[in-house]
Amino acid sequence: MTAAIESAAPEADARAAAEGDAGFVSRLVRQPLTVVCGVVLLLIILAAVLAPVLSQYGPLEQDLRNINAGPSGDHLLGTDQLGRDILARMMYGGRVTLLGMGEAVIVCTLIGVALGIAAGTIGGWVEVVVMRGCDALLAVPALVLLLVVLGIFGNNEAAAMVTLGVIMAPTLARVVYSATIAVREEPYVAGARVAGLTSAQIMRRHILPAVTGPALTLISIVAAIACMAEAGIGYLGLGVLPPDPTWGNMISDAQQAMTINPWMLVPTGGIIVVVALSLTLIGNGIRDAYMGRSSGSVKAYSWRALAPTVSQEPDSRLDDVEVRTDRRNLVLSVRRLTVTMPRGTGEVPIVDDVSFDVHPGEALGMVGESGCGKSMTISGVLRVLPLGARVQAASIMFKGVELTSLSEHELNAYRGRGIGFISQEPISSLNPAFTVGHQLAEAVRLHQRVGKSEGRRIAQELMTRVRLPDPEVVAKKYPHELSGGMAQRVAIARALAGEPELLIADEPTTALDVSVQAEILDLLRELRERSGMALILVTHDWGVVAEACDRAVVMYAGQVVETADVRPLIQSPEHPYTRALLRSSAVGITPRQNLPVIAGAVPSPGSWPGGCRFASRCEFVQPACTAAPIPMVPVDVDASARCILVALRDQVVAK
Ligand SMILES: Nc1ncnc2c1ncn2[C@@H]1O[C@H](COP(=O)(O)OP(=O)(O)OP(=O)(O)O)[C@@H](O)[C@H]1O
Repeated sequence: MTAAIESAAPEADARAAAEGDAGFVSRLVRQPLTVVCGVVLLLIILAAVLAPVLSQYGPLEQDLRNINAGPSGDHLLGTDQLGRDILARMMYGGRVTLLGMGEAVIVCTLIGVALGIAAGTIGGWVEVVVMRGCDALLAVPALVLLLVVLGIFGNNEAAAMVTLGVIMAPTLARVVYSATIAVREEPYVAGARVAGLTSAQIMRRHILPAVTGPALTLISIVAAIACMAEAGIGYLGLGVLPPDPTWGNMISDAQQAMTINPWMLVPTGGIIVVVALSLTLIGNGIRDAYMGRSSGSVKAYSWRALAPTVSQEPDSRLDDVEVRTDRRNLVLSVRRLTVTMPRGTGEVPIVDDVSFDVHPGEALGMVGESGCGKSMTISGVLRVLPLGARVQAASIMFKGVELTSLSEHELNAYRGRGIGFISQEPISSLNPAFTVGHQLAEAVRLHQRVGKSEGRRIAQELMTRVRLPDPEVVAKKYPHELSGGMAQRVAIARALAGEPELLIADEPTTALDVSVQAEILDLLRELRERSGMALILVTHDWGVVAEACDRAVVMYAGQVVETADVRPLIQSPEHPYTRALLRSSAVGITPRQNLPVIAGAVPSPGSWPGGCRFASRCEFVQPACTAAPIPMVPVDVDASARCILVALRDQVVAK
């Protein structure tokens, strides 16, 4: 079994790794600045390596008729005070400087990567010893150590650059260590372990790819520092001694001749600036490519465009019914909310023209299959979307305040304080580095502007309110020490810290077992009854809707397809999707009864059909269903459905 998994996994992983590498390299080469810097650097390295072949003059060769001369046809970059060709000396001198850089980079990479990965993967005492050792080495003054080494080894440049590599290694080790621990706890790494992959395979396929980007970025910066350090050593008259050239001792020569031949400083100083700058920009390019950005990609987003943006629809007039409804008395009123995400050269809508209301004290269920856009609707309201997302709405009104017209900073005053949020994975929303008590007290102090001891007292009160046993003991625990149910109670307590008037819970019970689910729903009901707060419950579970909600909004393929009070909705659903969804749920079935599934799948964003989006899965589909978009049709006061059958039936009844 393990063998089968192993033999299948390498193929898939190799393909993924190859695709990942191809993506990284193609993103890198699509950055014009990085490419230019790479080419410049390559030309400089080639010129240095091929100096004996390419250079017209030797590094020590003198032209005594041309002393301190400027650039000319014979000497492209002029000559120095002894009539030596500056270009030739730079080419030969580059060999020393670039070799020194190479030595420092190789030593730094070998030590830094090995230590970082060892500390990150082995853990335990190895982690402690390595990281404390790195801290100690970082405290050593690098320049003093270099001078000591040069003194001991008699101006041995190689020894100095190897020492520099050792001095820089702890910084790289820290970066590699951080990247390693970030992936070692990822579920896919645990999954690979369970699938029987060896530590070496996990290292090669999962750890190294995660570490490569950050490590390469830092290595290019180490190379830039090494270049400047080598030049500094040469400038101080240490390392390789004149008359042999290095870029550093050439700057020293240029400085001495500055009053007679100021030009000399330009090429000698310039080459170090060019190399150091190129390496730094290449480092930036590697970082961007690693993070999935490429300035030359089909669509380049500016930082401004990458942040979620919100705007009111150009035509934000509300229809008559909406104008007549006094929306300012509602807790939340959303009209024509659309959320788009960038894809390729354009954008795809993932939430489309969604409208709903939440009345004071009401519990609204938002229900639908996975991928229907429930979470994105909530994220659009709260404006906490992935980079590049765009939100457009006629109106998002919270207690009479138009949220679409608020800046990001102004909206922050409502996040947490007016509107609380709890997620499906409470543990991931808690910081693993701080105790539960600390995080709760921090939320209380942030939202209620109280002092430290008052914050701690209110935090204890909140823990009691959410029925956490032994609040004082729980307060001292770290998130990973909590069970799923306890973590969800802590997340609820934290959401209550801002005394919200609306609590949004995104699948709060999905990850919990049935008995804990019931306890959490019971807790939410009690909290709501006590404080009068409204609740939006995002779920795919009709049992949760039936038990905890007053009204429900059914979503399908980014749209609201039906909305009504829960009781009539469950007893006599109007939309065929609601009916099918209810039939496929466990609500009201008898034991051993088979649950019918809805054939087909939810169409994904970008491939929504023009007419009814449920048509391909609907047992009542008619030609008219696919002809044009279907509007929401009122079914009753406060109930409507997006189905042509409802409209047709109403017409028949009217006749
Ligand atoms: N970061 C993202 N970039 C692009 N598309 C996304 C992103 N996140 C979600 N989507 C897409 O948006 C659509 C709606 O996702 P959403 O998470 O809102 O669905 P959902 O109804 O909440 O489902 P679930 O219950 O599984 O969370 C899905 O098709 C999903 O693939």
